Amino acid sequence: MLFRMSADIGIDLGTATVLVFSKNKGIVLKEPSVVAIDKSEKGNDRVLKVGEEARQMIGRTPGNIVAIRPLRDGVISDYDITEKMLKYFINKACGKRRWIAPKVAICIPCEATAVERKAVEDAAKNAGAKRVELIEEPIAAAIGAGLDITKASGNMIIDIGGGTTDIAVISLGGMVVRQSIKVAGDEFDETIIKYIRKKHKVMIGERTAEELKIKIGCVFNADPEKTLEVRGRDLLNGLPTNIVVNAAEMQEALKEAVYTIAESTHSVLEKTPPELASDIAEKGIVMTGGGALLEGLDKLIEQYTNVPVYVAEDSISCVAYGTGKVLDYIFED
Ligand SMILES: Nc1ncnc2c1ncn2[C@@H]1O[C@H](COP(=O)(O)OP(=O)(O)OP(=O)(O)O)[C@@H](O)[C@H]1O
Repeated sequence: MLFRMSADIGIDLGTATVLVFSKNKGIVLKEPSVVAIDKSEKGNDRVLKVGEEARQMIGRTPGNIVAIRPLRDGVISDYDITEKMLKYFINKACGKRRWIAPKVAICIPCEATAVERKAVEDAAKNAGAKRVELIEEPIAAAIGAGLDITKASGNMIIDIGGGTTDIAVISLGGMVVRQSIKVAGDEFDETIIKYIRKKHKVMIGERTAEELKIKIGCVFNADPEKTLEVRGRDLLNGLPTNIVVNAAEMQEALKEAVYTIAESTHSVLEKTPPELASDIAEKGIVMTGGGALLEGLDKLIEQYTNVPVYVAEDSISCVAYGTGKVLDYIFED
């Protein structure tokens, strides 16, 4: 007897990370959204590495090789490379079951345009998906965080990824108020680079900025005793140099970006109908995504909005879990 194994998968196609959820197995893949391309043959770009191995190459490639992040601000910026990356991840996630074309549920930012949605759908189909369904990130994040969004009751989600922060109030399975802003993890890294260049006259790379953010980044009551030594290029003499950066400097560097998120949250709350706002005041706001792990961000938003804020468990994986949880529902034949 031949058993037809389900090959349905949910994909969190993120600016920073791609996660794949496979039915019955859970999360089977989690890799950076990076592709290394060999450009030595004109008109015939060759994919060298995808995911973690490609990420290791960022800022370290010779002239003919480029490490590309094909998504920017939560949407596709390089269509061909995104398609190749998706094909690689789908094959890797489906493994030996690859002979069955998978049905794929894939996430998009809540304010993605029709063109941006179509690009994601086409890329997934060309990468080998039999059917593609798009799910808005805040909905998937809320489901993945374990919120019951089916009832007539307000739930508020702030999903802070690499490229976008999606803020939404959800009730009866739909978004009542929403806002997507292009201020998230990548922007935090860029502001850290700018701050270090101005304050220390040292140029640091993207990966070093991310390391500072993750290890000592703090945006509320930062401890100046918490420090990290990093390496960069001295802008005055052009030579490599080491500098010691403290958490209070991180708070200063990140101030503007995090206040933009707090302000947007405030404005979504202002637009929320009073009954739902009162549910949210009682239940609190839930933060998901990798950016939600920035130390003190929950406290800062709590102080700004006067509503309790909680960081979801395994916040980076919430969108992928949510996508996985709705697979049965959206692909019911
Ligand atoms: N402990 C941490 N503290 C602060 N930031 C973190 C931490 N861990 C991860 N991040 C940041 O989270 C971001 C990635 O989050 P996530 O994987 O949720 O984004 P994404 O889904 O790829 O992006 P998007 O949803 O915008 O397309 C990166 O900017 C990363 O630096």
